[in-house]
Amino acid sequence: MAAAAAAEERDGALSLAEFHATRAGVRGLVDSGITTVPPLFLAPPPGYYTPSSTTASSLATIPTVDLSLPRAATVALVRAAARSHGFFHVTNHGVPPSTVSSAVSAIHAFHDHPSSTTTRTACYSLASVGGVSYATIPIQYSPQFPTPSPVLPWRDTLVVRFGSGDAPPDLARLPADCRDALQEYHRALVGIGREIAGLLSEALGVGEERLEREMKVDGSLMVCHYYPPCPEPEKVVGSREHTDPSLFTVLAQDHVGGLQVWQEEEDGGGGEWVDVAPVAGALLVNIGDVLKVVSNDEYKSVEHRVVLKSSEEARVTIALFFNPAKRDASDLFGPLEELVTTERPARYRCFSMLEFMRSRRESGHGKSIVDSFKIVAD
Ligand SMILES: O=C(O)CCC(=O)C(=O)O
Ligand SMILES: [Fe+2]
Repeated sequence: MAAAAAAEERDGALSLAEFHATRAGVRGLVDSGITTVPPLFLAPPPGYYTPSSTTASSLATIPTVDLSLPRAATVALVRAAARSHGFFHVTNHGVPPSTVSSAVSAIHAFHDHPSSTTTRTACYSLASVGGVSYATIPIQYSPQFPTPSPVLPWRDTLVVRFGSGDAPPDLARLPADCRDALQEYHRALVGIGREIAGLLSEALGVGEERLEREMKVDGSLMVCHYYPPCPEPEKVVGSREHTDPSLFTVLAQDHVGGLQVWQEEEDGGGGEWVDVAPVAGALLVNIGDVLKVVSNDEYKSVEHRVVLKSSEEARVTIALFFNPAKRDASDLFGPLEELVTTERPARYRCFSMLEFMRSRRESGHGKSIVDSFKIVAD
């Protein structure tokens, strides 16, 4: 009887294939007037995968780095923030506020204007075509969770690969309404990314150019997330808990909030999810797994996730991932030799980006996999 009821419920529910076939994303579901969350999006109760509920009890104290300070002061702030929190806000970064707000507004408009529905449906594709994909990307779990739940995040994502070096961007597939604003934003962010890479390098004590020389820092992967308003926000996942695989990531966000970071207790005995409050005009930088390794654990790559905060307002964020451009099998990365001493031996073995991304895919794109490259026990 119970099995029959379960089967009936399953048949009545939207399957993943049916959901993708609508080509309308989560925004389309919301437009269809749903008042409850479909099973594909239902997160298990707190404690099933993670030790904590979606509601954070406190606000994270994210350090701020003011780029208009004298260089030595900025470097000191970057060093302290990258070591203690792995996240920092950057202010006085020189990117015009209108460049950031136009890009964020373009993503809002792409989803919110009734007239954009046809464009979104036409773009909908999990696979990248001409450097662009747009879809609700299923959550990738590791094989150790045989019945992953939820299957889908409450989120529609536009991914743009801008091309790097001499490869010209092929952006014909980019929605026309977003094209100029996103290109302009990307141009500005590549500049600020170069500056941040220099600061992070200098803050390791290896000179401003070292990271660039070692790996060529590339900021061509842009990921624009749209988190629609949700009728039952506490039941869904915006972005599952993860660390970024990048060297570092620069995030622009609107005022809604929903990003949380995992803050470990001082004694290492546990931790809690804490909210990251958006700071108007600031860009948020976080260290990724590759830089954690290259820094020989001087810098932290911190776990973060997104919860839904509103049943009224949609949230938009734009993440630009800065990665090593050197991605051949023969390009190996490990702790920089200047950071390896007798007192502080290399904590990781070397690996190529291909090997790193393969491990990450196999482990389900979530938790940091850098431990599998570790050669020194904590
Ligand atoms: O949307 C956000 O606030 C964070 C997104 C994120 O963590 C990511 O894309 O890696
Ligand atoms: Fe992230």
